[in-house]
Amino acid sequence: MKLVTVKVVRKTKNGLNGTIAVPGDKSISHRAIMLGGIANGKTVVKGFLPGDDCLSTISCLRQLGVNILQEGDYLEIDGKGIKHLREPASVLEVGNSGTTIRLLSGLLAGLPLYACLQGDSSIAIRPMNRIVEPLRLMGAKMDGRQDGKYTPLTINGRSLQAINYTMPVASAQVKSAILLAGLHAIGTTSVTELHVSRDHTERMLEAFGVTIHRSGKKVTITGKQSLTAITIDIPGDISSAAFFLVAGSIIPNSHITIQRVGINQTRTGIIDVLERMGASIKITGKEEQSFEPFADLEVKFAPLKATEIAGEMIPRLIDEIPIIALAATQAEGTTIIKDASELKVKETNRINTVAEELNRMGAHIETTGDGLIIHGKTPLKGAYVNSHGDHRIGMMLSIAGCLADGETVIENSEAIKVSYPTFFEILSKLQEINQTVIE
Ligand SMILES: O=C(O)C1=C[C@@H](OP(=O)(O)O)[C@@H](O)[C@H](O)C1
Ligand SMILES: C=C(OP(=O)(O)O)C(=O)O
Repeated sequence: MKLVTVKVVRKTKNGLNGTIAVPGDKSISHRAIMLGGIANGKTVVKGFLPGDDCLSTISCLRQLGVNILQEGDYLEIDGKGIKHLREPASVLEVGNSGTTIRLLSGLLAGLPLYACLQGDSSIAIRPMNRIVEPLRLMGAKMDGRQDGKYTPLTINGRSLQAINYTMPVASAQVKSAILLAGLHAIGTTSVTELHVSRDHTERMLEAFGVTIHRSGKKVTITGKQSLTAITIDIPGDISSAAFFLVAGSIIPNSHITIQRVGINQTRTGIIDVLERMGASIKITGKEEQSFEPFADLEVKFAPLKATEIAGEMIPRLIDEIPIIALAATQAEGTTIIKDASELKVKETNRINTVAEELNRMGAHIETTGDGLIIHGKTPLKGAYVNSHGDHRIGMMLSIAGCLADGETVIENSEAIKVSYPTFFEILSKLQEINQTVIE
């Protein structure tokens, strides 16, 4: 019998107020485990995200023979070099995490071992051919259902050859899988992107001592390089902060400060778009640590106006589109989001789930082949809604519930643990006016 978790959220009359810190960046946390696992020496990680997705990555690396100590957001990874990864004795389970399965496949394809990778029912319908095709071009022996399109994936690792690859989709996961395969291939691999996507892999590889070259949308890496352990301090995840940036902007009387949020240029589309819509966001205390920039973000309620989001902007805010859609329901005018068909292959088809669930609450959203048309401004009313097992949809609906009249019941709320296990704790503390709630 499947247990269904339900969360009830009520309208927040006095706004959301306080100072918070969001958990560590999910993308950086995954990469820290993988690169630490193949480096030589002990990698220490602070500010790790102990969400379900990153815990899946830890458990896969442990199955590959890496000793990892995890205490909350602190990690010690005992790396012995890539040659010491051992063949896993059973299937590598990635849970709900696309990043884990795609990056790990790139890492393993060139090693002399056999591995089988699979995840949950959402992973089973997400496309894997986007990594299988380029990895096969490098000589990888990989397979999966429908000629490698879907999981379970099998890898019969062997020596790889470098390639020059132009990516048909804007995806940091595909770019990273190829770079990680290129790291131990023979020759020099280059990847050219459609639009610039998050560059955490490139930054972190350099910090571990790997030489890579970056020029515009092209990244080049020469194979057979080794990594030396480092200490990494991970900033807060801007994709998690996004829920409170929007909440603070659309819920009257709100004033929230979010400390130490990662503001890597490839991730800050949410700030640019909200500012364009009229949001009041102050960025202070900019610093850089462990090869990633971060800052404090202060947001206050402000009237918003509609905007258009398309093209190069999309990869800079791909995971924030559900919460941006909620912001757009509260903006004057019609917001158009296009060139975002990647949303169809996330944890859910986010074009459909955003429209279906917000329309249930009184929004007026149309779906298109590659995005959304959101007619604002519409009052929202409490409703019985569903995350569909998608953490970002669950959090977006919870913020919608704080704004909506009456009571909102969110079914399948447990999905939120994937990227933000303390989300409801922080949300309820922000509802107690003028509290300082740094966690
Ligand atoms: O590389 C990463 O860490 C991620 C890349 C993005 O996916 P795509 O590469 O599929 O766009 C993003 O949606 C995901 O949450 C994390
Ligand atoms: C798409 C996401 O993650 P992943 O692809 O790693 O499952 C996400 O976190 O929104």
